[in-house]
Amino acid sequence: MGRMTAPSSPSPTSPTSPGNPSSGEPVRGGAAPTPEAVGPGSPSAGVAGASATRHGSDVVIVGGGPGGYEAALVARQLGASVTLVERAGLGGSAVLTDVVPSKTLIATAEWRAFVENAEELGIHVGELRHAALNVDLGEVNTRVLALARQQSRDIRGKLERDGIRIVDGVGHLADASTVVATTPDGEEHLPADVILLATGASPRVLPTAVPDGERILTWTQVYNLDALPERLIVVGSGVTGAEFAGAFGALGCEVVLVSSRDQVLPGYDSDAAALIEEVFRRRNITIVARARAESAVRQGDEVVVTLSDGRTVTGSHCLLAVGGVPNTAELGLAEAGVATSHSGHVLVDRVSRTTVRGIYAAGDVTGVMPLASVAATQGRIAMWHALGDAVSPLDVRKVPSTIFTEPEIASVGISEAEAPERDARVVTIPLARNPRAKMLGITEGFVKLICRNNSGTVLGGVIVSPRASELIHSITIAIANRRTVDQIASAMTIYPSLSGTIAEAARQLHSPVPEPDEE
Ligand SMILES: Cc1cc2nc3c(=O)[nH]c(=O)nc-3n(C[C@H](O)[C@H](O)[C@H](O)COP(=O)(O)OP(=O)(O)OC[C@H]3O[C@@H](n4cnc5c(N)ncnc54)[C@H](O)[C@@H]3O)c2cc1C
Ligand SMILES: NC(=O)c1ccc[n+]([C@@H]2O[C@H](COP(=O)([O-])OP(=O)(O)OC[C@H]3O[C@@H](n4cnc5c(N)ncnc54)[C@H](O)[C@@H]3O)[C@@H](O)[C@H]2O)c1
Repeated sequence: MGRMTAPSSPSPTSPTSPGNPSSGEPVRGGAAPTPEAVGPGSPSAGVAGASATRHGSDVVIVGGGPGGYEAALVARQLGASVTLVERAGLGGSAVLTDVVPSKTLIATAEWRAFVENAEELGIHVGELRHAALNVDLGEVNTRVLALARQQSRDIRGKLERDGIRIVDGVGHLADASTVVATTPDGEEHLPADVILLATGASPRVLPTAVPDGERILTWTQVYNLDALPERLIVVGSGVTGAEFAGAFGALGCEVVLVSSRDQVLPGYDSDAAALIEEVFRRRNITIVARARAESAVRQGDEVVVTLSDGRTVTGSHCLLAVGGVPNTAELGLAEAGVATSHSGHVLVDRVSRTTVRGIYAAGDVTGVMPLASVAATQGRIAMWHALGDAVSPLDVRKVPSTIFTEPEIASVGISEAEAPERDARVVTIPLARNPRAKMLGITEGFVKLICRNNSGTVLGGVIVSPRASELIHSITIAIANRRTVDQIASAMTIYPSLSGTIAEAARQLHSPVPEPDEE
């Protein structure tokens, strides 16, 4: 490569935030037990109970991402008068810059990979193959952004039809019961019985690698590109870095992934990460391991990334995927008395209460588990609790997540590394044995299932496979409902199907009834 690396190894992060299983049964908001805190820390003692009012309550929500807009819909359903303040667009970063655009780009990259792999199945596209596989990134990005904007408009339409008032402006807390919205027309004071903060997070920027939007980019800026980068340097090998490295590699780019750890995807299943590294290497993605980027600077049409040991990596573009920071600046948290953690996240408990009575928070601003699904759940829980409906506290052990690499990595529940301390056993079955996988030309991937030793209760699972995001649902249902491996095994699967391997894993985890003299 001639343009390279340096070691460093920060501590791994867990893909699942701390938190304990919920007590299970729903509780009434106004009479909620004191739920244990989740996320970066717990609120100080004395968190408020809810005002168990519904009709006539004034709810003001700051931020229109999944945390905010899903909460708005619930609050309206419960009869509250709802105002939502959003500074950019409905759907939030999830719809406009993060989830929707990245997953649409990845879906496009998948199509290219299908065509490329068709040869292995006996479909010869010959000369056409190379001509057909030219990616017009400008066209791809136009479609990606149009799709995101359409989804944002759809959400706005739904909220308006439901009678939610949308204020296009920047919100901040004036005090514990007033939000001020700054709009092009001036300031509007919005008194509230209940406030929800759902302001999300933004890409972290290194002062020595300032994005210029042209060649040094955050993940929100890649959709401005109108041609594929010749050589893309991706800094950071967390989920965002791995997804973009995989997608641009599959689109035909030369990619260099600068990874600060021994293995990509720190904190995730190590077998899955090893498999993805292998796939990346095959696809022209160079991984520079144990390397921390110190700076990224433009030199004409090139970007030079300097690593902490002094080596340099040169490319045509650099994508910074070094994590996010919560959007709390100028939100008036201190004025209202809302406590934050050292990382700046708003402290919440498992029903989304902050340290101030009547003020709730949901989504990435809380740092609990930065997923759109979790943001939406926290937002709904906040409104159910605040407006006196039945509510179950958030249980992060039941949250499934997927890394949209190719193949996808989906996981839920405890990890294999946690199995010994949880008195659990684990089985891993390669997908290559599965008849449907053979038909589909799938040669790698696996199903890993984890259950408690004595009872066989399902505690966790990892699936590495195309569409693992769909397959994980059966394991999530088992965990959410405390089902056993025998119960999974007893439900028939289609022959042939990839889900057959989940049933096989469950059968392998069956504990035979001990012989009488063994008891
Ligand atoms: C590249 C990438 C890919 C991802 N892919 C996935 C995925 O596949 N699946 C998944 O579940 N999660 C994914 N995530 C995580 C997901 O994007 C977040 O967890 C989710 O967006 C959090 O939702 P939210 O409502 O908390 O915040 P956001 O979606 O960030 O929305 C917050 C909104 O608040 C607005 N706002 C901020 N401050 C103010 C203010 N003062 N006044 C008014 N409005 C304000 C912002 O403009 C924004 O619209 C991904 C993240 C990234 C970075
Ligand atoms: N498919 C999905 O659901 C999806 C996709 C993307 C993001 N997300 C969510 O967003 C969260 C954040 O993910 P992320 O990947 O954006 O951030 P992250 O914080 O998880 O990862 C950033 C990585 O960059 C590394 N890093 C930091 N500074 C560096 C430097 N100078 N040089 C080299 N490496 C450096 C860190 O060590 C870390 O491994 C995830 O936990 C996930 O919940 C979800």
